[in-house]
Amino acid sequence: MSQDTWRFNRDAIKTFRFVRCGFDSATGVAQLVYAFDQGPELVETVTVPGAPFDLDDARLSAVERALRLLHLIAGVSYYKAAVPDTISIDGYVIDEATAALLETVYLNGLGEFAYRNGLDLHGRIRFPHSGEAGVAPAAGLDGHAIVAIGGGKDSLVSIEALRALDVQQTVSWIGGSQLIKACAERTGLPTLNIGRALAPQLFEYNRQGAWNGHIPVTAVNSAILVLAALVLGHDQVVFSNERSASYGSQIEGTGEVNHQWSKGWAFEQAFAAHVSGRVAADLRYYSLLRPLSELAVARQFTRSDRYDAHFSSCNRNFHILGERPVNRWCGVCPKCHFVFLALAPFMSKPRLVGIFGRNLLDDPAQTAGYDALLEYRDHKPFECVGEARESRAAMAALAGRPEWREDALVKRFAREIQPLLDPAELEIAPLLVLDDEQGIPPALWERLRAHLTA
Ligand SMILES: CC(=O)N[C@H]1[C@@H](OP(=O)(O)OP(=O)(O)OC[C@H]2O[C@@H](n3ccc(=O)[nH]c3=O)[C@H](O)[C@@H]2O)O[C@H](CO)[C@@H](O)[C@@H]1O[C@H](C)C(=O)N[C@@H](C)C(=O)N[C@@H](CCC(=O)O)C(=O)O
Ligand SMILES: Nc1ncnc2c1ncn2[C@@H]1O[C@H](COP(=O)(O)OP(=O)(O)OP(=O)(O)O)[C@@H](O)[C@H]1O
Repeated sequence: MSQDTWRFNRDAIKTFRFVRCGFDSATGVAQLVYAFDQGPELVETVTVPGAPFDLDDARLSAVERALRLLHLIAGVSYYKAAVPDTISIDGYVIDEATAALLETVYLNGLGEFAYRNGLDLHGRIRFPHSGEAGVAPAAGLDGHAIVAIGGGKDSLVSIEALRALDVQQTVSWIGGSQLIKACAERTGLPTLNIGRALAPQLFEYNRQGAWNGHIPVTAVNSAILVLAALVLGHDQVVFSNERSASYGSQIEGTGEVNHQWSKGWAFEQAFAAHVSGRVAADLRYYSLLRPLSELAVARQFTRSDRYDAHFSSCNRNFHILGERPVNRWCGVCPKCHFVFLALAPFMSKPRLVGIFGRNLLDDPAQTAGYDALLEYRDHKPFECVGEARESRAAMAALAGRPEWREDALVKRFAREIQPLLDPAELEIAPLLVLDDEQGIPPALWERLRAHLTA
């Protein structure tokens, strides 16, 4: 069958192919090429601004290794459309450790996708491999951080912490979000906006019945920023993934499903080890907020009002296709619910209501949303929200405050839910303690700890 007559039919597809990848240092454009069976090439592009880039041999080799890693990880967007039995890599070979990393990322990163579609991907995702890759040499990188910014509170907390600690940083984001751009500009720091265009056929395949659902987008963004760091010659890629991201939703009969798996500690450890071991020995990948819970991040965010009129954690702002909310906070999604609740114990009520434009905790229409956050008659939503114990502790704190306790949802919590809970588990203070399970360079961690506890 020729490419002209090939039609997407998810059940007939046998093989997902990694066709080839390339990076043009004259234009800064990376091409990531995939295909199903003998179907048309699916070409995703990633554009690093600032070309042309003059790369010496050591950097060029490291860029090539990072490019392949990105090609392999970003393939998850297309693989998921048909989840065929066979994966093939046409243009290069990978070793067993790389295959194992990819199988972990695809299996766990597609956990929510599989659960929602009723698919079992265990034992089904196998990357072909042969030989053993050597340890990567250093690429001669300079001491400078590429810091991911997502438009929400977390990355702004990291950026301000790094500023306070005099770490040289470039605030970096992927895609065309005007909201992220406004936050990045508000930092007053150097910025880097990386272009990313998914292969257009993916949206057509979605219309034709492709499997669809969540993908581990933080893994893709991480691999993009690793490539960018090497192209620009910088030695750190910094994310802002908090401790709470490692905990998923407990689903009865299924177990744990983590929407934000690629924000979790398991991904960070595996990816960071791969980057420094197999891509460039002098490149570090870590999350600056790993020692913090969502509540600890929220408290830290309230210490400055610099971004109050600019930031938003509401994911409805970040669709590639379709509508975005008129206001930065839609007020009805799990992220709006959670962020309002997490900030409330640490921020004055007028300031918080001013940011959101309304008081979500005095709106009975949001009852079901808050019940899910509290894991009361529902599971934690598939979103980037804190653990149920954090939501309960925040709600309990508000129930003891005169300015909040008469609000409809706080009042209901105190009346109906709080009596069912162990008071010892409703303390906020233990949830604010910094954790030692993190991958921050040790010298920086010492200074960060002092900054956060000052
Ligand atoms: C903005 C958003 O939340 N999108 C999720 C939504 O997608 P939707 O169809 O409503 O809109 P688009 O984002 O425009 O996507 C269009 C189609 O393209 C597919 N796609 C997109 C990006 C990509 O890298 N690969 C893709 O294949 C997508 O599947 C659509 O078919 O629902 C989707 C299905 O559940 C989600 O996959 C979309 O999530 C985006 C990939 C996304 O960027 N989401 C982040 C805001 C997000 O969820 N971040 C997590 C981080 C955790 C993690 O790393 O997994 C978080 O905040 O919890
Ligand atoms: N478009 C993007 N480009 C680069 N990095 C991103 C992008 N979107 C999110 N990130 C990064 O991914 C990580 C997880 O995103 P997340 O949305 O949780 O963080 P945030 O936007 O900083 O804060 P919040 O949790 O309040 O939304 C953060 O490190 C964030 O900087």
